[in-house]
Amino acid sequence: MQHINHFINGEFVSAVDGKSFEKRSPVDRRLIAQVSEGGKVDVDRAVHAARAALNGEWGAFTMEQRVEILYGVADEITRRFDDFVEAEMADTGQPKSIMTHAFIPRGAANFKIFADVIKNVPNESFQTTTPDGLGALNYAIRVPKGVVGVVSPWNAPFLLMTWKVGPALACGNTVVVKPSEETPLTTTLLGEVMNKVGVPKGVFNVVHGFGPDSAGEYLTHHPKVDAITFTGETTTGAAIMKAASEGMRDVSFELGGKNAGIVFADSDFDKAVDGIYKSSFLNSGQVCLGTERVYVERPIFDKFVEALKKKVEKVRHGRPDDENCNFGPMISHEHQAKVLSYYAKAVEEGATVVTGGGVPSIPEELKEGAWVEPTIWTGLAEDATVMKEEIFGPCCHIAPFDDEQQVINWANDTEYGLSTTVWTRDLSRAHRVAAKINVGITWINSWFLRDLRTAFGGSKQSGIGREGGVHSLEFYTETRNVCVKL
Ligand SMILES: NC(=O)c1ccc[n+]([C@@H]2O[C@H](COP(=O)([O-])OP(=O)(O)OC[C@H]3O[C@@H](n4cnc5c(N)ncnc54)[C@H](O)[C@@H]3O)[C@@H](O)[C@H]2O)c1
Ligand SMILES: O=C/C=C/C=C(\O)C(=O)O
Repeated sequence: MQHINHFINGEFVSAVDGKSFEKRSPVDRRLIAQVSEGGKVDVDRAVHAARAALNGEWGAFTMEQRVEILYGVADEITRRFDDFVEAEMADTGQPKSIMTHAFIPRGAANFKIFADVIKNVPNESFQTTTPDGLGALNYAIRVPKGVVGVVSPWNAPFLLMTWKVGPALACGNTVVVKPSEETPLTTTLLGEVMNKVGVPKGVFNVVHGFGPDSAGEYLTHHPKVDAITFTGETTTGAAIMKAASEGMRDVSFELGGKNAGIVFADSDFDKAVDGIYKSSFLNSGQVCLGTERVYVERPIFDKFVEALKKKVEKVRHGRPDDENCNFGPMISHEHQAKVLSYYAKAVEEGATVVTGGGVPSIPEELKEGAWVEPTIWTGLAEDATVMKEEIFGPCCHIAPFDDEQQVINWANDTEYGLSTTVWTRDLSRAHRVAAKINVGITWINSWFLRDLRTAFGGSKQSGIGREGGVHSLEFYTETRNVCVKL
């Protein structure tokens, strides 16, 4: 069992009042770590360290120096790849292959890409005519926002935290991160990386704890935090937005989703089945971009349901480092209970359970884990609770459709607007449908294929703002215009 401390001003420190909480494995409930719990004083210390770093050595760094050191961070993450993989597996219990293929390499890439972006993106300038004919030159300079509060979730903890920390540091800010209480390990490990490569103390700080009445609330209410970037549930976003209104701090929010997958009869059938399988069940369905509502054109509906069922019934629950297993647990027992309550609700509302619907049979040594069965339903009405609310579990409902406009209306009939996948070989239709769906990201014949230069974010209640490429610079810098009369 390890002790996980805050990382403040370049040092690993316990909470000033000595408080801590338990981090238990979602796989078997084993105690993994005793984690320091941040109070007001810890958050205040971290924010002050971040402020001092801005006014100190880090603030004096040139852009080239920042770029170089962020490349160093990425390289050191890669050098310690196995440690990050182990830590993230311990935190989430998800299979090793997701860590090695996606989540940890993305963490390193999140530092490299924004080092490249800051180096290569020009600032705007305008030549302005004036009555005297001599004109004026307007040009923009970008300055860091200041101290950025980063509040991150548990589902892809390292990827989602670095997705914010990378651009924030590239732009010259300093950060205080409050990782999810469920996943404290990789964010803490990043502190070691920062020290190893010589990131000045106070640039990257971590305070552990919970949301309300804890480190999350204290950080987001702290008057010396200049901007807040948050990924998590929409309801939490609303609470943080209220906090940010004190002192008019800027926010960037990546929130929940209730994403549709649309499969046309002319799609490449096997690729569509495989794509929907991944988008609904990867990471045990705990992906904000995942698909919980699948619509399949009627001529291939029965065949599709059968093929997806067959695939889902092959999953093997087990430990993340067991090569014979490919399916992890829910992050916590609390989340397991939430997902199972939706499983019950679906039946209550008249769903046909195609497969799953409960807790899998599991070896004795894993009995204490937060396991649920991957589940497919059919037969629900569009207004059923399970069709409206984000479940964030390994489940999807499949409905047949007959008409393009009908399926677009269904896909859009949600308060969320994060992502969609469309499966078809008809290019005109693909573009037409993509333009009509109110989401931040539509994938055609793919899912979760990410180019980090593109705009990323949600419409409606799935988010505020866009991050990625130049869009991240918009949030993590303040643009100042200088007008020079010639
Ligand atoms: N749009 C995206 O890019 C994206 C990506 C990943 C996850 N998500 C969403 O995240 C959710 C799952 O993550 P989660 O359960 O960790 O979300 P969550 O909102 O419960 O928690 C996220 C973080 O906020 C903190 N927090 C909670 N209440 C707070 C408060 N009042 N003030 C300050 N901080 C507070 C938590 O401690 C945690 O660090 C899902 O809804 C999912 O869709 C969205
Ligand atoms: O679970 C959500 C995953 C979100 C992914 C990203 O934010 C990303 O790829 O940048």
